[in-house]
Amino acid sequence: MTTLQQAIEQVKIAGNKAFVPYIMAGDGGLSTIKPTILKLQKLGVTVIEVGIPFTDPVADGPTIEQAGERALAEGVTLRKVLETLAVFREEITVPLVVMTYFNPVLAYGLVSFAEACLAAGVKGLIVPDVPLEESAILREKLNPHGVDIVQLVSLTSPPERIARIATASQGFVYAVTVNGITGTRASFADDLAGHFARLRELSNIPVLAGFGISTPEQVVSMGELGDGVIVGSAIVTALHEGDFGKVEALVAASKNMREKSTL
Ligand SMILES: O=P(O)(O)OC[C@@H](O)[C@@H](O)c1c[nH]c2ccccc12
Repeated sequence: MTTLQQAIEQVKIAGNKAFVPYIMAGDGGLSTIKPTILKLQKLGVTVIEVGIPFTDPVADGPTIEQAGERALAEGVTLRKVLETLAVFREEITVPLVVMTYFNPVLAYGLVSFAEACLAAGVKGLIVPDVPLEESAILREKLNPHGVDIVQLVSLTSPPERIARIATASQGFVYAVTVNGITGTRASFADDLAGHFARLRELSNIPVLAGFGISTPEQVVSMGELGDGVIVGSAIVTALHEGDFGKVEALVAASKNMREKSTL
């Protein structure tokens, strides 16, 4: 079992749900990366998704896109983020998953990127614009350096494709809960429970729900569908506005949520 999967399984054993905050690395400057990660880690989050700013973030809604623009204006790059993480990696106890588009990885060079991930102690990678069919190259280069390649499953994927993604994903399966881009949503489709039940049956690794989750109530209701949640835009906004209380409330909602089926 990989470090990433283990971290989520431990939360499950304790009867809780995984909570994975997404941060835009360097929103506020490179120097914010360390204190932000250490603060989130202290709150007891399960994994941290570290987003890399990119000029053409096709999967991102306005909140994350604007955070990316702020970070780019600070001169933040994939290389600088990994170098920053490497400096304090001894203090990092929570597994980090880097989320980037493929272009910065290509520009870095796959081999150098894989080595930099290892040096930074990165445990997983999400590259939303690399489809399953093209993802073998990532696993081949990153797996030997201890980095899982996490795959996203969309609501519209046909069953046969869902099965292939669920089998190929490493660490956890990222189950996207809405159609479209990242960003907060007021409501979700009614048939999510069936989708998640099928997904969990097909997968041997944890299934986490992400996209559109922004309130403690949604952390609870979406958490119940699988093994936990990923929250991006709401965290990015709270951190940008200096409202750490909001972050605490979201994390708190993921704790002490016993599986209904085991009650
Ligand atoms: O912002 P939201 O709706 O809470 O969604 C999570 C998301 O931000 C984060 O996981 C993410 C940010 N950019 C992405 C691109 C693709 C997949 C996932 C992501």
